[in-house]
Amino acid sequence: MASLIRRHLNSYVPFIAQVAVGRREALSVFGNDYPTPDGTGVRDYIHVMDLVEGHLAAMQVLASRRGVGIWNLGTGRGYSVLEMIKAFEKASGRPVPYRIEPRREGDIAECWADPTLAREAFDWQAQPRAGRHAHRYLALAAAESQRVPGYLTLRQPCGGFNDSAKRWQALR
Ligand SMILES: O=c1ccn([C@@H]2O[C@H](COP(=O)(O)OP(=O)(O)O[C@H]3O[C@H](CO)[C@H](O)[C@H](O)[C@H]3O)[C@@H](O)[C@H]2O)c(=O)[nH]1
Repeated sequence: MASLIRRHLNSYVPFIAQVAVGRREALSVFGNDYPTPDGTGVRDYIHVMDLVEGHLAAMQVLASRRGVGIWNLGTGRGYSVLEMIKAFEKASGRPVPYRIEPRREGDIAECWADPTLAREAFDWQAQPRAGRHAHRYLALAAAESQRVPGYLTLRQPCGGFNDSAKRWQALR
């Protein structure tokens, strides 16, 4: 039986979106003294839809092969924390407040995935686009901000990206 075991890496992007739409007051940036271009940590931020497509491509290939393998689903390009924050500021047209805080224990300066094996095995490739993350996650955070705990306040069902983006614009 083909099985896929996944371990996800970072989870910071939704927090940036939540600050950008006003659901959280400010971001904490853990360290600005790393040996990176702007001093903040660099990570490989893959778009969720690229990740979905990567999983589907992997499952199709794994269905007809035996053995075990490890493949990185990443873009192969790192963005710094400040680059991601700037992408969200550009997408939202508003400042995203942040506080520089001490380094988080255990964090490394930079890491990104080498997706070469996945490209070869599954004929799959992700696109490194900070702006694409920003628009998509802003829309999701905006839709979320229309909820109150346990009660969905939307008068109509959530639609696609354009719908959410319009609702978010209306909230501003
Ligand atoms: O509030 C935050 C959260 C994160 N970051 C920074 O944002 C980047 C991404 O942080 P994530 O926690 O989203 O991702 P990491 O890749 O650093 O860490 C993840 O992968 C690690 C192993 O690679 C561990 O599993 C860890 O628990 C998991 O969160 C890092 O530079 C981190 O310092 C901040 O500045 N502020």
